[in-house]
Parts: sequence; C-alpha cells; structure tokens
Amino acid sequence: VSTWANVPQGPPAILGITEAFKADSFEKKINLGVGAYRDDKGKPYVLPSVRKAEEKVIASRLNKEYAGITGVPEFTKAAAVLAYGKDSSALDRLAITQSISGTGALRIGGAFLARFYPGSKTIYIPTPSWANHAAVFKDSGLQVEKYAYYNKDTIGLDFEGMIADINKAPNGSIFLFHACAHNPTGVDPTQEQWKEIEAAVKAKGHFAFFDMAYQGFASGDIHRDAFAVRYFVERGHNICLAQSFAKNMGLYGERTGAFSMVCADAEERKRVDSQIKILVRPMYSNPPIHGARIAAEILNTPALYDQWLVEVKEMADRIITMRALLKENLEKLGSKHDWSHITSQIGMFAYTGLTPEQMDKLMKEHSVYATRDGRISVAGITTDNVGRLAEAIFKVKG
Ligand SMILES: Cc1ncc(COP(=O)(O)O)c(CN[C@@H](CCC(=O)O)C(=O)O)c1O
Repeated sequence: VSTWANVPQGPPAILGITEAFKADSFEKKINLGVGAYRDDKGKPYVLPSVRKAEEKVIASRLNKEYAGITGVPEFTKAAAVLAYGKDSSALDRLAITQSISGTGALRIGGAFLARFYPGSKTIYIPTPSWANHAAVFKDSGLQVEKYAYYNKDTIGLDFEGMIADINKAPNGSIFLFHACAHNPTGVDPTQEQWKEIEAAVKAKGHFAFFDMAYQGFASGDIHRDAFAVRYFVERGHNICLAQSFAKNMGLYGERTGAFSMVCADAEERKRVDSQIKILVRPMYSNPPIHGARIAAEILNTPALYDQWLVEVKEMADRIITMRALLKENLEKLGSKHDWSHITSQIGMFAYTGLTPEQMDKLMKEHSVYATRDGRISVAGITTDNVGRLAEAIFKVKG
C-alpha cells in the first residue's frame, strides 16, 4: 500500500475562489475573493514608488548573501518606526525580526507564545477572523478560543459582547486584535472604543497581540491606522505585533513582513531577541532579502517615502470610492435595505450580510466570486463592474 494512503483530502483554501473564477468563461465575471488590491481596470497594481525603489536596489548591484536570522536590519528598524512612531518609547526595548510576510509574523508570535507565555497557552481571536488565524495559531501549538466581535443584526461591532468576553476570559489571557481594517468584516472599533478595550484588557492583565496587515491601506493614513497599537503601548502594554507589507506596499509575493515584541527594557529585549532567533533558525533560517530591500529603500528615502504615502492613500481612496458607488447603485436600483455598512466599514473587505446561499447564487447565476461568509474584496470592484455587481446583489437579496 502507498506510503500516503492514509492522507485525507483537505478542503479548498481561501485561494480556491480564484480557481473557480479562472474556470468561468463569462467575460464579465467579477472576482471579489482574494484580498489583493486591484486598480480600476481590475489589474494587480505595482506601486510606482516600489518600482523606483526596486530599480535603485538593482542598480546598487548588492550581493545575494544570506541575511541574518532576523533579516535586513535597514528594513526592520524602519518597519518598527512605521508601526510604533518615531518617538515611541518602545523603540529602544523592541525585539524585532523580519518575517515571511504577515502570516510568518503571526506564526513566529504563535510559536514564541507557545514556548514562553507564562499563562495559559490559549489565544482568543475575534469571531469572525481572518480564515488563516486559527490554523496558524493551532499549528504554533496554541489553543484557539473565540471572542465576540461581529453583530450580524447591525452588521457592525458587537462591542458589548467583545468587552464581556474580555472580562470573562481568565486573567492573563492572550488576545489577538486586528489593528485596523478587520478581515473579513471591515468593522473596526472607534478610537473611543479602543480606549475602553484597552482598559478592560489592562484590568484583566491580558496580553495583546496585534495583527497589522493593512497599515495605511485602511484609512489612507499610516498614523491613524496604527492608533490602537500605539495607544496600547502608551498605556504600558508590552504587546507583540505582526506587520505585513503585502497590501500597503503591494509586496504580496515578495513575502515582506516583521514580527516585534515590546519588552520591559533593553536587558529583556536581549533575552527575547535571542529566543526569537532560536525559534526562527530551524523554521526557515533567514528571510528573503529582495522585498525587504525594496521596503527599506522606500522607508529610508524621504522622497520615496512621501511618494509611497501618496500612493497608499490613493489605494485606500479608491476602495472608499468603490464602497460609495456600490451603495449608491444599490439604492438607485430601489433596494430597500440599509446598505450603510458598505460605506461605514473600512479596508479591503466589506461584509455584505449576504447569506452563504445568496453568495452561492452570486457565483452560480451572476459570475460574481467571493467567499461564502458574505465577504467581498472591495478592491475587486471597478467603475466598469460596480453597476453589474449592484444588479447581481439586488437580484439575490432585493
Ligand atoms: C488580517 C490578516 N493578517 C494577515 C494576513 C497575511 O498576509 P500576508 O500575505 O502573509 O502578509 C492577511 C491576508 N489576507 C488576505 C490575503 C490572502 C490570504 O492569505 O488569505 C485575504 O484574506 O484575502 C490578513 O487579512
């Protein structure tokens, strides 16, 4: 019998939607599945600042030697400043390593917590959360629990439920928070609500793990999108943070990210840093250098940094415009539903509130592809397809 006779067939991953989309021959098909930015022609977008930075990197004819275990230092230093702010008290007590994008940062964090967290090796993630969070943390050796987050009646934040679950969890629990642009709902706490969340977390002695996969891409403002992260640090929480440059720099396939831990002081930072290296070495030894060099070039060259800020705001603004257009078109069609959540939500995704059956109909009858939870990637909407999308949604939901 074959060695792998006992390997079971697994369910399709999130990226399965794209396969179904590709197989559809209808020329006006619409892909709202994967969370990757598209321009108004529906094409992948390489930021001009990234192209420019890449040309500079190539022109400098650097060698291809291994990076250190924690990656390209010019990248990680600049990624820390981007996330925490240049005046943050965290910067001189921060253990930071480059990671295989956001997923890799979450995985290093999960592994570190599983090995060293003094409390229960359980992490609470929002309901719903990014489809991959539970698997990343389970495979890291943590037990995964959920906290209330989404209110399906209001298609908004279940703030009371979230606070109640923070208060209910055993003292010193690990909580995962999406720093901005919650995936899949697009629903974020307000800054006032973040302050109440912080107070509840502090009162319970919980540990905060932030996943910031969309800094700058959510509101178009890198400082605004980092509010929760910076507020928790200001309030004395020694958080850990996963950063991704997949979306805000469009470095998806370059796999550029960072994982950082705010430590008590420089001495603790040294100990933590040594253990992060011990974790990473047998995981993948050292990270890819090209994307990190591009990101470092942008973050460390004032003119490129300013150009990047403009471009990331343009991406955010296009998403915000598509949200408004979709809502407008639905209302023009005579839909009587309240679609205000489409424009009040933020970031790559809109949680439409459509049922799985309605999402199936969108796919089967209208060639509109998106995940069955009702999440649509707003980046897939264009001025050309927004009218047809609104008609399709109107037909399946009224
Ligand atoms: C909240 C969140 N954290 C981390 C990641 C991981 O991104 P990296 O590419 O590893 O930096 C994503 C990407 N989620 C998108 C992209 C496709 C995917 O990997 O699922 C999505 O949900 O469509 C995310 O939405």
